Amino acid sequence: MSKNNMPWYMNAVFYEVHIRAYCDSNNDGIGDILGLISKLDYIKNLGVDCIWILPIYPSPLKDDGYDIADYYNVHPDYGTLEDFKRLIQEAHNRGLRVIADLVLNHTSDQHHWFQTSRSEPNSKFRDYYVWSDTDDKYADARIIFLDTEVSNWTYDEKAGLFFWHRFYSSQPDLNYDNPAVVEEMQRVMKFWLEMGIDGFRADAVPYLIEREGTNCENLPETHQILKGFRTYLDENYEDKILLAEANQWPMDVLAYFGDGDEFHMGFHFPVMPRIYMALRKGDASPIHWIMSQTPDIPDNTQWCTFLRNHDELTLEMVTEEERQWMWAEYAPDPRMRLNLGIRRRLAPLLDNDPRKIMLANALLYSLPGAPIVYYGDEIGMGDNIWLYDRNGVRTPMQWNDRLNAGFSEAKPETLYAPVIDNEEFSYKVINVEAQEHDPHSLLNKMRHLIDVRKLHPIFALGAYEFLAKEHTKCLCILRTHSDEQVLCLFNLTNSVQQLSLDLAAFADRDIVSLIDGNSLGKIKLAETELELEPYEFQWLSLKC
Ligand SMILES: OC[C@H]1O[C@H](O[C@H]2O[C@H](CO)[C@@H](O)[C@H](O)[C@H]2O)[C@H](O)[C@@H](O)[C@@H]1O
Ligand SMILES: [Ca+2]
Repeated sequence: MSKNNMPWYMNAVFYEVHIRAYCDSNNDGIGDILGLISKLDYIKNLGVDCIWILPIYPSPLKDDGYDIADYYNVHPDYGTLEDFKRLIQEAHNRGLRVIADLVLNHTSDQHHWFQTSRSEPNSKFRDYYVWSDTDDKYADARIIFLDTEVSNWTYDEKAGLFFWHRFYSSQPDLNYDNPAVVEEMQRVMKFWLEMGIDGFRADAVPYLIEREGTNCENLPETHQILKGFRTYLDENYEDKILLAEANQWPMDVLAYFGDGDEFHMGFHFPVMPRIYMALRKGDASPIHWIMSQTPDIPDNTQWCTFLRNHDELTLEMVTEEERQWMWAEYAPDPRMRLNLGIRRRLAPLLDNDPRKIMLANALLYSLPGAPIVYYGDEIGMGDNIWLYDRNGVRTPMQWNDRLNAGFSEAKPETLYAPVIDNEEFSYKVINVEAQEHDPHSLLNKMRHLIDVRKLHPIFALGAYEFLAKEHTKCLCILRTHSDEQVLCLFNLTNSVQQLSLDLAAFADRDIVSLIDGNSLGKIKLAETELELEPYEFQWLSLKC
């Protein structure tokens, strides 16, 4: 519990870090755990509460670590288990928490469970995976990695059978109808929890169970298994969280919260593309609509919101028409498209315009939920669409304008990925060191925004209501928590907008900006007139 009796994750800000990309301590060209430890003070100064680290386990890295070959160790690129323990201690010493990915749905085909499963039909591992004589079962399940996979079944010569996989064919799905698999995963959870981590971001949870005649997503049996993991957590640990990665509509994510007995948190996927839509169209309607589709969730559970992450900007939760529009607007070069999404970072998507970047962040922070900042987006890093798969949004963190952006002292050609060095987004221009010294930098603005948001738990806990919905060029959100109100205003257009709001219910109160502390005067019984500059946002406290 936090100081005010609220579970810590309710008002947390998360920071997503890819250790490979963050800082290289031994100059082999690959970021590592000790490198991350050396940057914990930077992360602490950002004002976030919890670091989410991408998979660090031994892996052939066909899916950047989401293909796990051993759940009980650290990939040698990243360091050792001892390093990992130290990371947790050092983070905790600074008041930072750490959650890690729990990849439940599948393993790597290099995992010894799969190797034994395919070659020893009588071993207990045969039934750890989903095998079939034919490739025509579960035909209603969609293919997720559309650009590379042609089927969810792949024939395995050794086994003489087809195996089931929702992602790459190098990632066979585990068979959750087998209780032994559930026990294995509980052991995995225990191992990392005992190491001191504060919870898990549970990867790809909708796909655990397959049933004929369904799309094999969100099945009741899947929820039963997930509830079992939660029970295990609750019975053995305190203050640890489970965060669901279910790329689904909010009504379907609701089930992942259960009655407050499944996940503590769940990503809100579909609000994300609609923030980009609203900004490009200069129209708040997409946000109004998706929030009207967002149900209340149980007490002590929380949405987790984001603008970008390590994957493509997913367009799974939009209509076909909206997807085509998003691609046309935000991915004009076909190379920017991947599967059903867009492989670009926040700053390039938003024209490297600090007004739009800050507005998008402030808008995200004004909606219910606990936000995640994706590493590098706090300084407006660019991307490299020419790299394989999603690697273009996972390039080295830009610390300074010196060799390899300060990420590593290895020879540049030996880095796991080249640093961004194109004109507008070059590390020589966009880097932490330069922005540290500039009070008006994106980094310092982001720090301030995070500070203000955290100082006012109303953003995390308050009810929300949209005002002036007919004025679609602006988004107006009134947050309320007990007798406190904050008005969040966003001009989604490139022209000055006048807003006229009926705030008579708060007559005589002072309007004070939470961003700069300036007073805008007292609220009157008549309509309150406000003016917003192009892409300006305001967080206004209505003080009693
Ligand atoms: O472990 C396999 C994948 O799992 C996550 O995938 C999610 O991202 C996909 C887009 O790349 C998305 O379409 C899908 O609905 C999600 O489950 C993880 O974030 C990926 O990095 C990983 O490849
Ligand atoms: Ca290294």
